Amino acid sequence: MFTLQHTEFKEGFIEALSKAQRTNHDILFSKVCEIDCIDPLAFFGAGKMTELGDRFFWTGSDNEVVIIGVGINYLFQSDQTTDRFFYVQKRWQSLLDEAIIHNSYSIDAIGPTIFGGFTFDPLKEKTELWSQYKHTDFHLPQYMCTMTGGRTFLTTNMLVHPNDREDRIEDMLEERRQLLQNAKIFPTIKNNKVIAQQEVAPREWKKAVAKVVDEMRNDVIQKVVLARETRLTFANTVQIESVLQNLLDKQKNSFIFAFESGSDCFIGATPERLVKKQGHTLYTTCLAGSIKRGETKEEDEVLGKELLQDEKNLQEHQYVVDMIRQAMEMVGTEVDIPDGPQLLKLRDIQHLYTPVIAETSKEGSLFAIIEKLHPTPALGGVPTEKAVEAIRNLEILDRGLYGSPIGWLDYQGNGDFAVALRSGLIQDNEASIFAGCGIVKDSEVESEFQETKIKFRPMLSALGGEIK
Ligand SMILES: C=C(O[C@H]1C=CC=C(C(=O)O)[C@@H]1O)C(=O)O
Ligand SMILES: [Mg+2]
Repeated sequence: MFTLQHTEFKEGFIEALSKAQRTNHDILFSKVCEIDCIDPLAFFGAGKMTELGDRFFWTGSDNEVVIIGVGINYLFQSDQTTDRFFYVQKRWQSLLDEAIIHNSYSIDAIGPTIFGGFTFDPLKEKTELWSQYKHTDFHLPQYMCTMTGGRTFLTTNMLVHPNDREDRIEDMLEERRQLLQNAKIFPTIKNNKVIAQQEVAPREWKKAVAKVVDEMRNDVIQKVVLARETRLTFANTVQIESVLQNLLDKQKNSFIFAFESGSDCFIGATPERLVKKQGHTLYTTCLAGSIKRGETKEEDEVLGKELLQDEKNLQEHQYVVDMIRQAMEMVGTEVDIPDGPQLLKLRDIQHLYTPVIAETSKEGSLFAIIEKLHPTPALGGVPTEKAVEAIRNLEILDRGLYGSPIGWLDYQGNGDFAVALRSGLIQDNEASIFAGCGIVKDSEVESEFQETKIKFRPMLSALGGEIK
């Protein structure tokens, strides 16, 4: 088996090498193999042990697919502020146009797949906090493990240069063997110890909320989502595997992601899908309107019912439904939206939730759809541009990738993007975590403030912070 695979790898590499020499530019060679089942965290840990560089981790909200990428084969990065969705789509497509792909399975999220995101607002001045990430930041990994439908696949990507030596493939095969060997070892999980925790500028945030509510009387802006930050310091470098393990254990119904860039890691467990494309079908969700979980089953049900009938929360939610309907009608047909929201119950909070399904032409790129959807009023506001401008001017926080589209796109055009909420940026022995909430004309400052406190909880508990 190994020898046969060896021969197949060599043949593919030689094919790519001669194409690279003929065309005089780099050619992507990608090969998919089905492998024995591996623990996702063990594969993630093996990426570090094998010293391959930046990693990413992704699980869909119902665990339908787990993807872990290690090492970088190709970067799609840019700080340009316009046309960023088109920019990455164009560069990705031109790499794929000439790629040599050996994949005998017709399954999503295997073969060449990029992972990454777009910052929330490229016009917001970038601070030191997000210096490791670009406004457009996507990685094509060297090795990618995909767990789907009870099967496990390993995609190996190699960018072949015209002047590569023929024996380069031997080095890669040895590295790949080492990686799979290391993936048999489950990482030793250590608890991260918090030594300081501080909310950043809470009073200023409250003032901004009051200001926005006041301005809403003029009826120019109907909704603005305002977010804030809590900063944590740890006794040691934060162990990412430990944070992921906690999120996987505790945050069900969530997309769990980690996206490393140099020494930093953006990580979270978000309940909100921005858009998934599978063949011709698009799936998106409207998620806005929140209430805490009850202490008992009875109290929880009462709170849920209260949320389903609360005018202010229903309004907050409806803005999202209206905007998503409009965006989906532009890119799709047969847009299916239920009449009213249902409840989505998470460990720490419950939300109003409306799932949306639509059909689209296979050719429509996922990035073009993301461009239409981002930011939805679940993170931006209504009207979009005015709300984003208000956020840019009023928020002290540099959102970076918080609230932004994060996810993956495979070479067949299928992909899944979440809205990066309930998230944090880990930087060695420090972390920033983020939470915001939708401000509408009936918002009360103190209760919105309490809502952000609840929204900090998933990351606080995953990091070992104090829940206040
Ligand atoms: C902005 C956040 O949540 C959004 C998503 C769901 C409910 C929300 C709300 O009720 O305000 C927010 O729009 C956050 O978690 O940081
Ligand atoms: Mg809210």
